[in-house]
Amino acid sequence: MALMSVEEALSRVTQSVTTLGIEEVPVEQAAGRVLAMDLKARRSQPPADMSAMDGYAVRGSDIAQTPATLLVIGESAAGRPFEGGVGPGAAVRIFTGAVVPEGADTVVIQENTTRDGDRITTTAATAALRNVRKRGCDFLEGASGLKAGRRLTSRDIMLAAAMDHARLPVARRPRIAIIQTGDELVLPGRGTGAPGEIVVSNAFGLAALATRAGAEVTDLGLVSDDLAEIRAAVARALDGSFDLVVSSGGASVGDHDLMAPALRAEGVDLYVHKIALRPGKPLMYGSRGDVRCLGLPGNPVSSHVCALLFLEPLVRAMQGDAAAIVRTAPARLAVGVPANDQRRDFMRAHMEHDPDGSVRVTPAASQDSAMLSVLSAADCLLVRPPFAPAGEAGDPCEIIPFHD
Ligand SMILES: Nc1nc2c(c(=O)[nH]1)N[C@H]1C(S)=C(S)[C@@H](COP(=O)(O)OP(=O)(O)OC[C@H]3O[C@@H](n4cnc5c(N)ncnc54)[C@H](O)[C@@H]3O)O[C@H]1N2
Ligand code: MOO
Repeated sequence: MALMSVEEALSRVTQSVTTLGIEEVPVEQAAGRVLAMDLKARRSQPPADMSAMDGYAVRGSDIAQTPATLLVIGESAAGRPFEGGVGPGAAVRIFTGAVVPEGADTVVIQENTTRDGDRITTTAATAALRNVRKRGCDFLEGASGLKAGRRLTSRDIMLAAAMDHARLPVARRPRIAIIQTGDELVLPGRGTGAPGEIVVSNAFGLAALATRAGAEVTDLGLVSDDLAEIRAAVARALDGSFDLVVSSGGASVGDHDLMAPALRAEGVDLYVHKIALRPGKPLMYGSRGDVRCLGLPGNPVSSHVCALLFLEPLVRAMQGDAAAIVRTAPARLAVGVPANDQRRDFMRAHMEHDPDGSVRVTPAASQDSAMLSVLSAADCLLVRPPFAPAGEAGDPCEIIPFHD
């Protein structure tokens, strides 16, 4: 059976996505969420011309010569502006963050003055207009500060707060259900040590990735390799409580690989299945109504690599995240690699940073899709396109760095 290209699979997944609703959250809870509407500044920052230093507000033309002696007529502190104006020959004592009084346009730092009673004398030259932050130099009222589709950083929420937004419109978090299938599976700490037992790991990685991408994750637990049981679990996951159902295991062609038949029997239209991808050939994806279903292979490394390539971008796209695609970065091979076959290969690898800023990458000796020790030790994936010829040390290549 012909395998679907990774690009085609990603395009079908992306095209299937519709964004979820909008909700408002307090600005202090908005970091990591995706902004759902453009955010305009509700006031100008700074709201008036402000002093950037502690010193004296003066008229620049009065201090063109050094020394210059001026009369101190009042004080302007942060939050307590001087009410009057500054005429020729006058100065106002001013502090950082205070409004520069009418008439003044320059602040002389106090280190460049001597004071005698209510008179100051400048001791060094200060260029006119120095040490004043002009009204609106950061942003003006009505300016579009943050665009819809932006995943809000810790820095963005500072800007949003400064623009006077106490609550922000963000995309609703996708609700995700995880189902793990396999008669052999036991939870960590719950096994008997029988030879066929495997301690589950997949859901932990999937939940961590999906949560990081903004999802609310519910683990629906372990399901045995029985069509009726898998169908019941799928039906429960499709009951309207979730936006996306993620399954792990039972994706391949063996007698006990029942995920595709179960999904289809529950009315899911699978329009992606069997990809030219390593690891992750049996990956499947489809939908029933508004609910999306992503069927991942059971092999732990396959499950995780597929989640990096498909689940994380999907969760981001469902929130309208403008940067939802997986980005590769350029690197160079540190060692030779063999020619590739028809499957796009995502090899577990380790990167080293050269002093010139370039990155050299070495694939792990074992690429077994069951080996979590190798996955955990890796810090990136080396991407090998379908039918890539053998590569030599120094050849350019593409990598996907891990972000945790
Ligand atoms: N004849 C063929 N056999 C296989 C093919 C094929 O094309 N023809 N594809 C292989 C590929 S590629 C993959 S990947 C696997 C995927 O198989 P399944 O999705 O059916 O995975 P399972 O059989 O359920 O499990 C595989 C492996 O992973 C362990 N596992 C399963 N779930 C978990 C979990 N939640 N946590 C940790 N480990 C898990 C399971 O015990 C098995 O050892 O199929 C190949 N076969
Ligand atoms: O594609 Mo499977 O994921 O090679 O092990």
